[in-house]
Amino acid sequence: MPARTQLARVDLRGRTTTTAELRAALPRGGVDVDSVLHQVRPVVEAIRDRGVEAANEFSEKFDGVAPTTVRVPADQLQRALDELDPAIRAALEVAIERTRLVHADQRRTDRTTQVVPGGTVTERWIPVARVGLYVPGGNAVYPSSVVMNVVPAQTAGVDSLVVASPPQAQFGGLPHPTILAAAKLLGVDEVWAVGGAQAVALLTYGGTDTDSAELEPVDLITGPGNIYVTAAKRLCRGLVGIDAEAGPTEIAILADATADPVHVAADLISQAEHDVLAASVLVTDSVELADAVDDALTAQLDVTKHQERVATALSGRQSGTVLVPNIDEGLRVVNAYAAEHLEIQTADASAVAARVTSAGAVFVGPWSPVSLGDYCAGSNHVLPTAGCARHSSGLSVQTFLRGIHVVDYSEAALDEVAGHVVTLANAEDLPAHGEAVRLRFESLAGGPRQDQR
Ligand SMILES: NC(=O)c1ccc[n+]([C@@H]2O[C@H](COP(=O)([O-])OP(=O)(O)OC[C@H]3O[C@@H](n4cnc5c(N)ncnc54)[C@H](O)[C@@H]3O)[C@@H](O)[C@H]2O)c1
Ligand SMILES: N[C@H](CO)Cc1c[nH]c[nH+]1
Ligand SMILES: [Zn+2]
Repeated sequence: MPARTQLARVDLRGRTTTTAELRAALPRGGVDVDSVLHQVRPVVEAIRDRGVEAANEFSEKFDGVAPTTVRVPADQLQRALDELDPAIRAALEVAIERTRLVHADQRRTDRTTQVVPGGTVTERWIPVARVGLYVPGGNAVYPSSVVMNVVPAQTAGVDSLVVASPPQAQFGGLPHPTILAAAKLLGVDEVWAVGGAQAVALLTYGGTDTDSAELEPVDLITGPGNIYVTAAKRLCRGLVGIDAEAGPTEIAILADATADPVHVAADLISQAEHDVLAASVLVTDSVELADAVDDALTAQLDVTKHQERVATALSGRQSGTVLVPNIDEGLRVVNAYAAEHLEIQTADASAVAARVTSAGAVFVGPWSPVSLGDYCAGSNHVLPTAGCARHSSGLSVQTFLRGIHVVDYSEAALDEVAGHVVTLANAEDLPAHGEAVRLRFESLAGGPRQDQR
């Protein structure tokens, strides 16, 4: 008889809470990125100062192997694709096709707004020139994350992209062959064998490979990763662009008595499988469901493959069950929590889902589990964690684009608004701003104008 698994409970019934109290009461806090910054800073600094030499030392230390060259040779990419299991290739092709379909619809078009006759502002969307796409490779193999990074970058029109993924000792210092095959399948020809914080730093600073080839730095780094990857992204932000922090996985499930506890437990375990720091949170107004989910967790944990990792994640302070008086209050809880993934398993799930305002992605009803979104829904699985969904979005085509305003006014259109520009410049005690406008009309008129400018 396996030991009973019981998610720690937070009982919010009969308690009124402010948003701040609510956030403090919710089970989160397993991922304290700041607490590893002191470990990651020396890694970033060493790579800034010594490039590939330092990166390979950290690969040796953390991955147990350093690659022969950081850049994976072209023939290895082709070989990995040639030798890819046909079933995996077929599944990847479906994932790629659906992800492309959804992301093609995200592409913004340039728009010109006519502000006044002769005065326009055009917003142009320009892809980032060179991007680094991180694909994790510690506890699991993530070809799906190759798809989720590469498809939006390609759809945005990014010219130069490099995938970085940890070197694997059992593959002679190359990333896992399925990662290489997925990259090749997507038409990517630059893959670096480097992982963790050292990958983020090398992408930021670039370097010279062991065969003297240049590893060009990137302008933007995206992709999920563990706490070290997330900490390195935090340290390098500014020097390079960074997507939202997509750290250790989270699932929250808002469920009522109509939910199937076996499905709820399976979904909680599915995401706990990623990392000992992963968070699995059930929010429910039904004590009976909470008890039944604990029973189902106990049974399923007994047979799940990564039992130890899952059990550690479920018993961490980041996981638990939150009891609420009703689904309205449950919505308040999940909106305050802003989970990476939020499943709605209630009666009238669509109506409840429509009231969600904060989550990386929402999965509606019993037939839309997070695992579907991880691979084949067409949605992106690189999503903000640790509450970042309150202010950030998941990876999208937009992540890889920059909007540039192009201002184009005629003489008459400038003249028409010049007085207001001068007034505002003076109000801000920045009179030279006003002068830059006034002088234009002064020289045209052959002398100072007599109006208020
Ligand atoms: N939020 C998302 O969108 C999303 C998507 C997929 C996966 N994930 C998460 O990504 C993570 C993947 O983690 P993983 O560990 O399997 O792979 P990973 O590639 O993120 O991390 C493994 C790397 O960490 C490095 N490392 C280990 N200790 C280090 C240290 N002290 N300093 C610097 N680097 C160190 C190793 O070199 C190794 O290459 C999980 O937490 C998973 O939940 C998140
Ligand atoms: N659930 C992860 C996002 O947190 C994505 C993933 C990839 N493979 C399996 N799952
Ligand atoms: Zn997953």
